[in-house]
Amino acid sequence: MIGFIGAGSIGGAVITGLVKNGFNADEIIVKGGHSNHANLLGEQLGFQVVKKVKQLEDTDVIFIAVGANALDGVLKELKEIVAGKLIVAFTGSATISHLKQVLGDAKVAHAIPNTPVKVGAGFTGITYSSDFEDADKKKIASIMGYTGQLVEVPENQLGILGTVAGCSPAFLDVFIEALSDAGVKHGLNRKLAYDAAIGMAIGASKLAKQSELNVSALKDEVTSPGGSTIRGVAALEEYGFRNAVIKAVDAAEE
Ligand SMILES: NC(=O)C1=CN([C@@H]2O[C@H](COP(=O)(O)OP(=O)(O)OC[C@H]3O[C@@H](n4cnc5c(N)ncnc54)[C@H](O)[C@@H]3O)[C@@H](O)[C@H]2O)C=CC1
Ligand SMILES: O=C(O)[C@@H]1CCC=N1
Repeated sequence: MIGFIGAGSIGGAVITGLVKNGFNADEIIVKGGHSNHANLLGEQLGFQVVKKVKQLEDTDVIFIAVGANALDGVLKELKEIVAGKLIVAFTGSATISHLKQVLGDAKVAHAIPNTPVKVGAGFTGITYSSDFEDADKKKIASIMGYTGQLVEVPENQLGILGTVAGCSPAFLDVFIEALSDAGVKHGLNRKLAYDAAIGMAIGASKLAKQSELNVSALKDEVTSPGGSTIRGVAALEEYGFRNAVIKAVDAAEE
């Protein structure tokens, strides 16, 4: 059995990704907060929803998906039932040393998933406490594998990985929205503009993943000499697109 504490944006996305991709909903217990998210999602997906952290006693892995302000309260309650469990916190501000300090001997991990976990196409960075054994890591990997890729990194890289993969779905959504706005400005209807922008983002990402060329060379393949694309690329540079992306990551990191 696995447990979740919190089923908001990221908790809900991971649970959805698990169940939609074949993880048995009967094996999931969720302790929700004051919002009705956990109950609503439980009705849709068929997992059990409980009111107290203590009711997660029979689980062997617990994912914490509450915000920073709720973390310490949750850890305090968790301490009573934590023996022998693996604890994975998604809370951005959690650190291994803080989790260890509060939970004592429990094996703890800090992970930053991204919202594409919801459709099994996530990219999650994870750092484990030093007492995690290979079998423990395998157990976490076998669960998170339903939601996409899981990559172990040292704790000092988790933040930036979490920004590049975890915050950036929002950055890409802004790009897709802006691209579709431009399509509408030039006469496309909104649905077609979104279909084109989203279809392009999926296709270009798939090509970047599968091609032996790096993205710079893939860009070169699109930019015909004297053509329209290179003029667009030049305009992106003129208006600081590359720098805006780097600054967005800087801002998120701060
Ligand atoms: N949204 C995202 O894409 C990602 C978020 N994170 C991190 O995950 C944490 C949560 O973020 P979101 O899911 O976006 O926030 P959210 O506000 O959508 O979800 C938090 C959920 O926790 C519930 N909650 C609060 N106190 C609780 C308690 N005592 N017991 C059980 N549930 C409780 C709330 O009702 C809410 O549904 C943040 O620290 C964030 O930095 C990490 C990776 C990605
Ligand atoms: O905005 C946030 O705090 C979280 C961290 C990664 C994605 N969303």
